[in-house]
Amino acid sequence: MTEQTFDAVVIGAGPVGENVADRIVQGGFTVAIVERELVGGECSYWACMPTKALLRDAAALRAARGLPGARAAVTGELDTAAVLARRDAFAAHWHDDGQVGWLDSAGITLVRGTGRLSAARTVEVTDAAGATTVLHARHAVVVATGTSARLPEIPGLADAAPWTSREAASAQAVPGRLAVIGGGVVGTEMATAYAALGSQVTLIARDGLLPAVEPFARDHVAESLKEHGVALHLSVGPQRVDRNGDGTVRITLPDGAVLETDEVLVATGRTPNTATVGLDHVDLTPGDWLRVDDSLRVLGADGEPVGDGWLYAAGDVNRRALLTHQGKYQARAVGDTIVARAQGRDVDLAPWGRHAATADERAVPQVIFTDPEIASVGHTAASAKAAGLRIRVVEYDLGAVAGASLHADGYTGRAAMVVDEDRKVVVGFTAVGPDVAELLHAATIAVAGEVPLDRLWHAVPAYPTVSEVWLRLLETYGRD
Ligand SMILES: Cc1cc2nc3c(=O)[nH]c(=O)nc-3n(C[C@H](O)[C@H](O)[C@H](O)COP(=O)(O)OP(=O)(O)OC[C@H]3O[C@@H](n4cnc5c(N)ncnc54)[C@H](O)[C@@H]3O)c2cc1C
Ligand SMILES: NC(=O)c1ccc[n+]([C@@H]2O[C@H](COP(=O)([O-])OP(=O)(O)OC[C@H]3O[C@@H](n4cnc5c(N)ncnc54)[C@H](O)[C@@H]3O)[C@@H](O)[C@H]2O)c1
Repeated sequence: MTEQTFDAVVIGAGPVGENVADRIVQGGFTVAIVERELVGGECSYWACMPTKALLRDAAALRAARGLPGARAAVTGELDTAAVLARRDAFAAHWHDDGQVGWLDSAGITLVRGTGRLSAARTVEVTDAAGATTVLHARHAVVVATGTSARLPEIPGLADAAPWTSREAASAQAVPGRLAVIGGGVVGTEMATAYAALGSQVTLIARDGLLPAVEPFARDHVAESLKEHGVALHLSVGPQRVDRNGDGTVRITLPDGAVLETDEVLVATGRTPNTATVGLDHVDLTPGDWLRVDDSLRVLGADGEPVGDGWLYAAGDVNRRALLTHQGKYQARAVGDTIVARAQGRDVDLAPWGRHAATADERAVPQVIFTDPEIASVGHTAASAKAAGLRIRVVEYDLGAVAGASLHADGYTGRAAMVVDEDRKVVVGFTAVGPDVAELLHAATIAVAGEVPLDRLWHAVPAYPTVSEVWLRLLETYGRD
């Protein structure tokens, strides 16, 4: 057993842990980061990057087919092998040398193995050979261990060798038939990807498609999935799942109907990676999500920071927003907070303050890379009402915007802006349509900046771009 002391110890070298460590080193302190699998985490190898690589070629093909001249030049079908090979490259062939090189260059010490809290400010790391290293932290320990796919308790499912998002992201062959259980972000994106790659896809969504997005956006995606040949079973959940001796999978629905498929992907949400992280040492329950205060310190059962506030949690594991960019935003806040506290400086936790992760509550952007894409930030109409805001929602047909009709023939889409009527600022924006992803950051700036509507009239969208929808939304809202 070896023992080492650092200013801070980070458990989990996903995108969030890496960024926490970087901020602390940038602040002049030493950090050890502990990783049990690949440096770079879920996002790099089994989530964001490989799944977007799986979707990208089909999106480019769709874009070409939306224009008559380009369509004439596209004579073949998708080259599946080339798509999978490009995806492999984006997953760095599941090797983390590049990311390890970055840790080295950033001055962060990597300790490979599984990290577990073993006492206050102490992390015990056990490597693959069973050797242990004890890491002491002078100031803080940060849990950034992320999440894993959650398997629902459907009889037979666990024994049917289901795919999770990991297998969907890293598959080396496209199944002839794929059933997807779950109509959330993973379910709809992977149904889109595999339908485009040639699978016959069935999607079973007990709670409907994308329940958290604006209904008009969800309807566009549902229509498009159907047009791409995806069979939708909405408002039903599987009763049981069995894999036969010949390898095929049988999914029994509540009405007794049986679906036969080659693979079944379970995309029913995430579970926090906290089962073996030593939460019992801080009187918390292993396997639970970590509740945090405004400075992302882990809260005990009594609602107070654990110990004297040495334990932090950032990224997926605190459940604030399960998105890479949002976790990295938290990482910057928490890294700077740890540095400020270690230097005896005040932390600024006022809304939008230097050390606050205010955007987690008010301005979370997300792109769902279905065909068409959904881009959203801040509130939907429903979430704004649930938050007690007095709102007015204006919508506009994206296809009627000059830039959109130029972008592709037959462009269809829609956008909505949610206005807080008491403050006259935009608190939410959603767009659905081909290539709307790149529209999103303007909306994020408007929402995070709380730009008054009066001033937004002076933010003139260039002609002829799809962004002109902003002007149309303002005109639809009206001006005194
Ligand atoms: C299919 C899919 C697609 C997605 N696409 C997007 C997208 O397009 N855009 C987006 O913003 N988000 C996307 N997400 C979400 C994104 O992947 C997560 O929000 C992000 O990975 C969270 O980062 P993290 O660092 O908190 O956790 P992770 O990336 O999960 O990293 C945690 C790390 O901690 C390690 N670890 C866990 N426990 C221990 C331990 N005890 N000791 C040592 N190491 C440990 C793990 O091995 C892992 O490397 C997607 C998710 C999925 C499932
Ligand atoms: N483009 C992106 O930003 C992106 C892409 C993929 C994933 N992610 C993130 O990853 C996280 C996980 O995604 P996800 O799709 O796994 O979770 P999710 O929470 O988005 O969706 C899970 C879905 O499964 C359904 N479900 C739950 N239990 C079920 C059951 N027993 N039977 C049938 N359906 C059931 C739920 O109703 C829900 O619609 C999300 O928070 C998302 O933000 C982001």
